[in-house]
Amino acid sequence: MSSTVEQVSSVFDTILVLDFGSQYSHLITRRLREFNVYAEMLPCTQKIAELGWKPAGVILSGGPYSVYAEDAPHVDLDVFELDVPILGICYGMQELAWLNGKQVARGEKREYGPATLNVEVASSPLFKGMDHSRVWMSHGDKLHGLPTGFEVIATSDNSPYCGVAHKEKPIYGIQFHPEVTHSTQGKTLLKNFAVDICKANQNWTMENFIDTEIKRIRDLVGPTAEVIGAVSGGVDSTVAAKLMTEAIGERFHAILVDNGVLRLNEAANVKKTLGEGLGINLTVIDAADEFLDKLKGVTDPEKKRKIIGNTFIHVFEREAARIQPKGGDEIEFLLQGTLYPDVIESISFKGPSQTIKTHHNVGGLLEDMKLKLIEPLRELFKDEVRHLGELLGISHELVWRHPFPGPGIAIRVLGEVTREQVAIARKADHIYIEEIRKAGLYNKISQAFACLLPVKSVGVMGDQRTYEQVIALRAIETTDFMTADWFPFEHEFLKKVASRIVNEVDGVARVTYDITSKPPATVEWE
Ligand SMILES: Nc1ncnc2c1ncn2[C@@H]1O[C@H](COP(=O)(O)OP(=O)(O)OP(=O)(O)O)[C@@H](O)[C@H]1O
Ligand SMILES: O=c1[nH]c(=O)c2[nH+]cn([C@@H]3O[C@H](COP(=O)(O)O)[C@@H](O)[C@H]3O)c2[nH]1
Ligand SMILES: NC(=O)CC[C@H](N)C(=O)O
Ligand SMILES: [Mg+2]
Repeated sequence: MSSTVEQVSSVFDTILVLDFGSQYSHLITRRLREFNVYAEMLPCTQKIAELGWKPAGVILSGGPYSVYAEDAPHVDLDVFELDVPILGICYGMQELAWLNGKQVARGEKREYGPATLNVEVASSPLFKGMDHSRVWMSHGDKLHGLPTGFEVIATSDNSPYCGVAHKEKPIYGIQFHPEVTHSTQGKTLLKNFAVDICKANQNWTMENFIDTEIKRIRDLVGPTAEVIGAVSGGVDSTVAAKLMTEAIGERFHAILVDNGVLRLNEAANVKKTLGEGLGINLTVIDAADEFLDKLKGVTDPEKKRKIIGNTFIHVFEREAARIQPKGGDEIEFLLQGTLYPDVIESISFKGPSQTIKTHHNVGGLLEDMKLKLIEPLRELFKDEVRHLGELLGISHELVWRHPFPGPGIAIRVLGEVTREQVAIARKADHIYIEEIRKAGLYNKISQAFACLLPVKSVGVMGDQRTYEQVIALRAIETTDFMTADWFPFEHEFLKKVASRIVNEVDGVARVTYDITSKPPATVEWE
């Protein structure tokens, strides 16, 4: 990104969270943003000299390592030269202790679960408004003495150094995890740190974000350049496209690729809501034949994903080239709807996790196209994106849509993807979602869809033997799609959906409901 363009972290007071790999690290960032203080998470290995902005305060997260181990990660010591308040949480506090006297070792017993916090120094600004609250512990190591220059400000039954503070500087350490909701006053503590101690402004609101982001996009793109973007009609790409349209109007070209495996009437609906309703300059490309031809005879899930991903790229590049000469100026930028959780995943210092399935959609465009990337949602969590969408005038219904994968119905038709099979799956899915909406359940479910299985089963309809396929219904509840549980429908509801599908969809003789959680299953069947 061009150095003349201000980053979000230079516009909003920012708390820097240095991640030592705790499963809770991203929650610290979330909690701070909940009371409107902007926070960003970076790996604990971040060099402070390369930061490019000055944080209002720094939080050192928890982590699975032991500070005394040979290969344990350590913070860049320049963090102490920033001269801003520092809070160490669990591993983060052990790190502060390690750097100030090395009094950290394995405890006699591990402490996992609730404990009672005894505030020993009630005047400490870290504990303002807090008393003997319940806190959440998750550690095996502990401090065996006071770090040099520190004093005890809180204890718990098992941790005589449950809270410590530097005697002169605003440097604090706590053994428990304030970021998890099990710590009843954890949010108060984080607020005390960020707002009172770091003096961070509570101005992180989506209203303010819109203004700064529109300005940032205009600075980045300049007065004449054109931008293209792949837009699916899903939440993220729609919100990103609307923001681009607010910033540069017709110079943003949205492209929806009808890959032949979209939901019933989807391309027409998106054209209407985004093009006519939201004023987004949208072109719908009908590439159904191209996609379905390439999918002929293919049954392997990963092959399907790769074919669809590559075809997306082809179609998209062709369209970009077609749009290009029109305005005179060359297309310089590509919009992507990357969200903060994707960024967090890619910066994790723990390295990439194993690929369970390929989720790339049109991400592979970049290198060949020589386009510069614009990612206006890069700093946002999904709920922030939804809030932003509503402020931008996108309907509640669209903003709360269930996610829909780029490879679409092709990964919900198990086995070979043909026009006929897609039509069956699509129709069954439409009935299912319609009934979910009628029952007022749509917003209680995180994602629901129908899958068409490549097995036939015997049935009887109107005294006739039938021998047709099976539809599997899936509905899940989740907060982050990393883990999920199946939704407990009333039996009457399932009965109604099953009956409608078998009666109204030719080719289906039986309906089942998928009662597998993730893990061990995944959300999609392929
Ligand atoms: N049919 C399509 N036409 C154009 N672009 C698409 C299409 N399907 C997916 N994409 C691109 O792939 C990206 C990732 O898809 P993804 O499903 O993760 O996000 P989304 O569709 O914007 O939102 P949601 O998570 O609500 O479905 C989209 O943001 C969009 O850029
Ligand atoms: O844009 C996408 N392109 C993909 O290739 C893809 N595969 C799965 N998903 C969605 O990701 C979430 C988790 O799905 P899984 O448990 O099946 O991996 C669920 O929300 C899935 O719908 C995809 N989204
Ligand atoms: N949650 C943590 O940060 C744990 C820190 C360290 N690994 C311990 O066991 O004490
Ligand atoms: Mg989508």
